[in-house]
Amino acid sequence: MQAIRIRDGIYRISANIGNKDLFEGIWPLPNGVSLNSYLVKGEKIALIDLVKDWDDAPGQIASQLASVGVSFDQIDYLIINHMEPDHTGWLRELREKNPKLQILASKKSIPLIKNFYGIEEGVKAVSSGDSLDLGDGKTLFFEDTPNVHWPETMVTWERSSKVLFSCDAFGSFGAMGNKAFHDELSASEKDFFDRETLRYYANIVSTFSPFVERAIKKLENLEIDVVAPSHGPIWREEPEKIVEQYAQYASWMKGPALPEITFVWSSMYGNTQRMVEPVLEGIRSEGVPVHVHRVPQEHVSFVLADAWRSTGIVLGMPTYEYKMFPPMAHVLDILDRSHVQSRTAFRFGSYGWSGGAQKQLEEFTSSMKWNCMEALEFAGAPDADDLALGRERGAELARAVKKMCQADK
Ligand SMILES: Cc1cc2nc3c(=O)[nH]c(=O)nc-3n(C[C@H](O)[C@H](O)[C@H](O)COP(=O)(O)O)c2cc1C
Repeated sequence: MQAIRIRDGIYRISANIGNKDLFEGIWPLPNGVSLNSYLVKGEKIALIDLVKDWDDAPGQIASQLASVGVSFDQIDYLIINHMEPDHTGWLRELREKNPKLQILASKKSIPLIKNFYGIEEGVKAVSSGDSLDLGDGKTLFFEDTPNVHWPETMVTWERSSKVLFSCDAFGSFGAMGNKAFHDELSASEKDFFDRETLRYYANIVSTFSPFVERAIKKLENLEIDVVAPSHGPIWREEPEKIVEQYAQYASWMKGPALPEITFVWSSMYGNTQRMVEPVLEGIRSEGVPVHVHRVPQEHVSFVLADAWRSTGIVLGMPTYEYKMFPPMAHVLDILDRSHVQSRTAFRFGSYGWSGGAQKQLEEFTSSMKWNCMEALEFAGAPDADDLALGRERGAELARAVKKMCQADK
């Protein structure tokens, strides 16, 4: 693959990563992911963000650098926007190939560079407002954007081209293949990246939503013609779209989100399962879109993405060893860690003799500030009255969700 020109002297250098590994060791990548680095050529040469040794990413970027006549030992500066190893894992090897390489990173990155890679020499801390003149009209400016996604995160902006190198902010899952720009994607590819951008946000960034809002506020002072993130498409037409999209995602942390419901359920022997259809019927009778996931058959990554966008949550869960059924407990733990707050929720589920899931669930839902309807629990199999009540509760939840979203307009 060739380096792709963004503006004169500015290129995307990107590695396509396949689908066999989990991102951060947790999140599935059914359609891969891209690791985007950027080359800025003035009289001096800067590389912004690196890769780790993953699916031959170093080889992929070496050949793209070669396509614009640059080898690793010709790079003067490496700008590290973010220390996470997907962007820095190959740092020691790059330094060995290019001992004179100067590394620029935020102040908080400096101890991390030492701790992760044992590198102390040739490292310079930069902070908001600092700049680096590369000559030939190219100047890089740095802006700290703490906690988007780690505390040391910053973004880099090139003044002449107004390109923002935003690292994890405004990124997406999904490998880009030979394409670089959002405006090059077909309608179906745009839909796909819409979904993958939300899943990436929910899985990776959601916990830090208040910091995303702060960073977006800070970036209002910059003129931005192109948003160039470290994963996924580059936005050169209507770059404000992806910023608005991220602002909307961040606003969903405390709800209400969209007038939709995420319905997640689990069952060992089919008793809880018998309540799934009636509750779904009730929801659908009110015309509210519903995203259904059965766990552990489906990965929590997809549940979290849908829960992030949904104002309503349904939990179908039996009692297991006096507590919540473990696959559902895992879902709730992930929703809690990601701060999926202030949702309107309804739980149903079966128990054998004493129950216990509900008590434990209430500890979660109160810490997550969820507004919960009365739970529908039944011993063993649900009877006809239970099933009718389930349908009613589904419709009631759907009405509550519509009302909340209406009130929020
Ligand atoms: C390993 C195991 C542990 C269970 N622990 C409890 C329990 O602590 N309290 C309870 O009331 N029922 C308990 N049950 C009974 C289930 O909650 C009950 O069978 C229920 O109907 C299962 O729902 P399901 O068919 O949707 O899986 C347990 C069942 C199993 C298999």
